[in-house]
Amino acid sequence: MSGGVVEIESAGLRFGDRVLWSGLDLDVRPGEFLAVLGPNGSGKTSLLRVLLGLQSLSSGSASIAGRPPGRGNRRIGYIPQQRAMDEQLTLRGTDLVGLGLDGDRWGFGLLGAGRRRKRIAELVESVGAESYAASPVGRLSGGEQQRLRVAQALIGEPDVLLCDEPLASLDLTHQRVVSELIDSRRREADTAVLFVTHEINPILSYVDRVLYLVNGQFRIGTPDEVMNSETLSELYGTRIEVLKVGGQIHVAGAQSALCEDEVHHHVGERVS
Ligand SMILES: Nc1ncnc2c1ncn2[C@@H]1O[C@H](COP(=O)(O)OP(=O)(O)OP(=O)(O)O)[C@@H](O)[C@H]1O
Repeated sequence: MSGGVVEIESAGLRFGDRVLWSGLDLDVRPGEFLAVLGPNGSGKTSLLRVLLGLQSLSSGSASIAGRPPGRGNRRIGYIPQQRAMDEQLTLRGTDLVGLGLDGDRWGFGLLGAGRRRKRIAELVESVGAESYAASPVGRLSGGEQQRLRVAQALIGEPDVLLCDEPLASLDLTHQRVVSELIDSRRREADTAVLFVTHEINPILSYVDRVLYLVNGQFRIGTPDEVMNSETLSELYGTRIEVLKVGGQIHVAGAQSALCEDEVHHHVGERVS
């Protein structure tokens, strides 16, 4: 293994008897855009938690931005899976974005006050949040909060960006704004992106490789290598049809391969 900003070797994660994945080898290069797909409960978020140092591997090893996973690595940006913020939260949007500059250790900014304000304003503008960034975040809509979280993750100029369904709750326009922003960060600064999603289509043109997790199994490859009927049928253990229409990928049959409580993320035209 060499040159990866994320290096995962022979990694396994299990909870009790349940193996989420095992034998995972993955090297993510600087500037690479990796989509992490798979049904509910396949271990996508757990993989990010391992890289954040919040979850230990059951076997194997991982390193990120040159260090073992652990707290306080400012080279990592993280966009968490969306949870609504407390309505009573009076923190303003700009303060939330600024937290991305402070790290979680020192409690004061890494930049002087003027540069700090300017940098926050740039990021707020980049996610189109100028009109509400001065408001208390608890009063904002889910999508507005989400755009501020993206700005917060990017402001520290991370080498690796871990994104957990960052487009959920965004309308189509802002899905595009946010995915283009993430894509330009990795093009301009060689930031590696690990992007957990149920929907590959909004990011398909950016994706270099896909990691697809299902029931303890996985495949890694380019979208064409992974998102085809043969590979997904093998992975799900049943017949899956993958249709490519108008530059989009539609997966049919994955619903019936999953148990009831996993179905809700797979209805309609959704991909995983
Ligand atoms: N600390 C833990 N102890 C026991 N089980 C856990 C723990 N953390 C996660 N799990 C289980 O591992 C499985 C994978 O969870 P994870 O959140 O990684 O899935 P996911 O692929 O991100 O799913 P979703 O698409 O629903 O977000 C789930 O069944 C979850 O309940």
